[in-house]
Amino acid sequence: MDLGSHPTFESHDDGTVLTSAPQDAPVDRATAAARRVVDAMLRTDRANANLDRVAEELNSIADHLEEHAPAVAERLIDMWNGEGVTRHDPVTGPENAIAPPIVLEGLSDGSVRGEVTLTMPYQGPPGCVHGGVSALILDHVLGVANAWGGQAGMTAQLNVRYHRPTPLFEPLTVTGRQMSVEGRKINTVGSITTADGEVCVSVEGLFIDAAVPRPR
Ligand SMILES: CCCCCCCCCCCC(=O)SCCNC(=O)CCNC(=O)[C@H](O)C(C)(C)COP(=O)(O)OP(=O)(O)OC[C@H]1O[C@@H](n2cnc3c(N)ncnc32)[C@H](O)[C@@H]1OP(=O)(O)O
Repeated sequence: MDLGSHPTFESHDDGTVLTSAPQDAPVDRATAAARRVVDAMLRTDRANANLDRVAEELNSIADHLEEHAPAVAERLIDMWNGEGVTRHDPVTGPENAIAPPIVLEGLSDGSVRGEVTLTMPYQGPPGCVHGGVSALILDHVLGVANAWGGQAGMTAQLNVRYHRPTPLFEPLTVTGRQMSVEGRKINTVGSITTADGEVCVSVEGLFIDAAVPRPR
């Protein structure tokens, strides 16, 4: 996969931020507000008498955004214009309200690392992170670890082991590391651990180096 100018652990310093650094841009502020809305919607009293008005106001906001939306094909081109980091992905993207978003840094030992505290929108079992969310996060983190390692690819297999429930509302550490590259096959591992170092989820991924055409 063409990595463009994506930083690698051989070319960049320990602690290089590999995701889009938080910016004081209107789109970042609007997306952060949308994230708050998703979270607050899950927390608000189901009997909140103002929910009809909330629906009306949110639909009005959505109408406004859609009125100002270019064609999807144009947006896709725009999204893939930048080099190195993405701002729209569902794990680290500051422009994506679905993303927590996680900031990842590359370490000199070749691994990548980030911290995140997940809240209600990411719940699976009571008080715990949804297993699919953990897999989503780790798939992406392994993808970034591959780029930091110097050879990236598409996920062909992701084997996920859930060791213990992953708690919501507590700081979690997410890591990824490229272990080996054999031709087009890339083997990468990662984990989600609690602050006291207990492994909640570990993964082994097989990635295949494949050319994926960008929109333009
Ligand atoms: C820019 C900054 C970014 C910054 C970072 C961005 C992070 C983004 C991370 C997101 C990662 C994703 O979610 S990616 C999206 C999810 N993944 C996908 O959608 C992938 C869908 N699958 C595919 O497109 C394809 O199957 C590929 C590309 C994976 C492989 O197809 P291919 O290219 O035709 O390769 P193929 O010839 O079949 O296989 C090559 C070799 O790999 C083996 N192989 C292939 N698949 C498998 C498999 N599942 N399990 C075992 N082995 C396999 C084959 O046996 C063969 O071995 P041999 O005969 O050579 O020995």
